Amino acid sequence: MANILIIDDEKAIRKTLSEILSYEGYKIDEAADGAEGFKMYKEKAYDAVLCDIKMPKMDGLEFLEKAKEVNPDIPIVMVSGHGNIDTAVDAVKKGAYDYISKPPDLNRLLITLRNALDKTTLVAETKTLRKKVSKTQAMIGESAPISKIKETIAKVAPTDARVLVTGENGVGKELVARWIHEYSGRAAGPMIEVNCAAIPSELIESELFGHEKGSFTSAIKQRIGKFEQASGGTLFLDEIGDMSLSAQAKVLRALQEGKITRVGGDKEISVDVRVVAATNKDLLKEVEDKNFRLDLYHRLSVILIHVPSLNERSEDIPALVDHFLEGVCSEYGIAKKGIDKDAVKALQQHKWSGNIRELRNVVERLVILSGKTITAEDVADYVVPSKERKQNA
Ligand SMILES: Nc1ncnc2c1ncn2[C@@H]1O[C@H](COP(=O)(O)OP(=O)(O)OP(=O)(O)O)[C@@H](O)[C@H]1O
Repeated sequence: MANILIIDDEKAIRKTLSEILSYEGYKIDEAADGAEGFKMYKEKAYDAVLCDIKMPKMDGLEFLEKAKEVNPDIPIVMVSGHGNIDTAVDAVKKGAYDYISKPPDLNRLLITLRNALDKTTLVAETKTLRKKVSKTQAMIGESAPISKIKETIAKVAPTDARVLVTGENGVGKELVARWIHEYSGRAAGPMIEVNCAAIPSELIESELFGHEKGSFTSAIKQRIGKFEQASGGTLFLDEIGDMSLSAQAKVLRALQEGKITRVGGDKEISVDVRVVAATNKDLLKEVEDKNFRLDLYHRLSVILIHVPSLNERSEDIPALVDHFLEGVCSEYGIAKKGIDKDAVKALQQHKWSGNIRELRNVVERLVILSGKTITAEDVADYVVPSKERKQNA
């Protein structure tokens, strides 16, 4: 059932609203002024807020402004007294969902709230759908290793088991992580990705766990970290082998206890997160070299999925070429080009770096430079790296 926050300095109004809404099955929290309400708003994911306008400490308009900064998607319904209908209208202009007058009319209150909650659901659904459409891609390949990976995903995804995905750059580790998320019971929740190699080590803790305002010089605003953002979903820790030892210690604690503390904060916050990690490093070697904690390795690697490089599954190349041909031609708005068998064979025999992006780039190059049908000659002309061609010449 939906969580509603009621902010009003008049205890009697709070009590009335709370009783009506609890009777309707909503879960209610109460705050006695804007400041207290804002504190609660930051700490819990509410589905809607009912907020009085005139209050001590922080009034309704100030609350609205601050709340919209933290999360603009949560509908806020203003509750206005006789004297401040104009302010209520003003609040709607500033992003409030709607307003109701005091004393609240029961029907109007329930209808407004129901509409507001429908909006929340709609926003959330659109977000996940948009993500699904743009992010879940096909995993092409019927080779033994890819078939085995798909089988493992089918078995593992519905559990909450942690998965460590290994393999060279660009072999499809992130794609495996996305599939795990999409086939899990968490698919309606978020999948949050952190590239541990791309974040400077002094910022990684704040990135993962968030920070309180003023906890360090550049922390001008409170920030929710990736662990909290991923709550109810999946946290994908890419390039985990590049994480600093001090961040590793904190991640370990988060995994052991299911709780995190924001940088500069002292409160423990529960998080419900499934972690999938990936690395192109040999983590056990990193453990030997004292760059990676063995206990964290064990926590992360309940299930191991190794994605082999393209050269070890060249039988998948024809299907991948066909897949990329279709994608590239449709991006260019042209009819799908053909490709000769010999051309496919030549691509299959090519020594690839392992990074699938290289194959896609080559297909794109061939689409641009070849005629209606891509031939083995085109492959010979356009695929051999320029360095080799110079040596051959
Ligand atoms: N089996 C596959 N079928 C279709 N596309 C694939 C397949 N594997 C990978 N790709 C595509 O290749 C690209 C690289 O894959 P991905 O980003 O998953 O690799 P990665 O191993 O996570 O890379 P990095 O090491 O750079 O993080 C992506 O565009 C992905 O969609």
